[in-house]
Amino acid sequence: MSCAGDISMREPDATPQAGRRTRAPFIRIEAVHKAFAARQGGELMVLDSIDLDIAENEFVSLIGRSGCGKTTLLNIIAGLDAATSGRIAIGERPVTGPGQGQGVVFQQHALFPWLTALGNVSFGFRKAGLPREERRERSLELLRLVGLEAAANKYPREMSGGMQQRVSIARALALDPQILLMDEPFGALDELTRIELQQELLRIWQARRKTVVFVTHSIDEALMLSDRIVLLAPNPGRIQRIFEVPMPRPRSRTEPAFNALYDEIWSELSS
Ligand SMILES: Nc1ncnc2c1ncn2[C@@H]1O[C@H](COP(=O)(O)OP(=O)(O)OP(=O)(O)O)[C@@H](O)[C@H]1O
Repeated sequence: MSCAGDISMREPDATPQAGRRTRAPFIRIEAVHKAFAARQGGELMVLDSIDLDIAENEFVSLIGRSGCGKTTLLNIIAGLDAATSGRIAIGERPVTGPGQGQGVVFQQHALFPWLTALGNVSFGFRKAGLPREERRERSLELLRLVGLEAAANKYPREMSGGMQQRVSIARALALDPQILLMDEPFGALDELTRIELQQELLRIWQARRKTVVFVTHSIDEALMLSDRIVLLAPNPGRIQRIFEVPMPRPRSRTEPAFNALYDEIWSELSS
């Protein structure tokens, strides 16, 4: 099992607290609006003028009150939903659907119950047409990466929530996506498992150099993981403020800088 000590320091970015960055953008979100048809007629404006650049290998968290549009924005980046107007590009390519280098992990593990851990991870490889033996080898390697090699033949019902979420992460990594989009992936887990999986994720992020967009309700989790924290305000969802997290990793919850930033985000969130 990994430990937080595996995580080396990364240079903090001294960029202003804005959606634009000095590093070359990898995910570019420009003037994104999203409206849904409201049940009582008319439209419900959910996202309003979202502008955000995310750099390659950056770890960005989205936080904000329930209903402020975090999942909607993540789904649009994933290509699972379309913006009403505006543009999203990954590299130079506009996002027109899933499968452009985005791997998605949801809160509910959404594993196939009739497949083992190995079967769930190798599913993506099967779709990509890899030969059987190579599928098996690569899937086992990913299960090893998430510390679950010994559970390769277990079915989801035989695994704890934390184990299932590890399989979900391994499955999302199967096609080696450049971007990992995670929607409250640890929200349903107990505190200890959650902390353990945060450390796992940081290790994987470090080892595999992914760009991560991570939705969470937890300021603590966002502070432990992220390079930047994007706070969305509701009705309609818009960027209220972006916080740089300059502390080197591994971070400690007892650091004064951690607690000062926690208080600042909390006060902004509750204002
Ligand atoms: N398919 C849909 N049709 C209509 N309204 C929707 C649809 N999906 C989301 N909404 C509405 O859009 C708003 C934003 O929802 P979204 O799930 O993105 O928020 P969120 O910030 O992720 O919330 P939570 O923190 O509770 O998960 C909510 O008011 C929600 O009811």
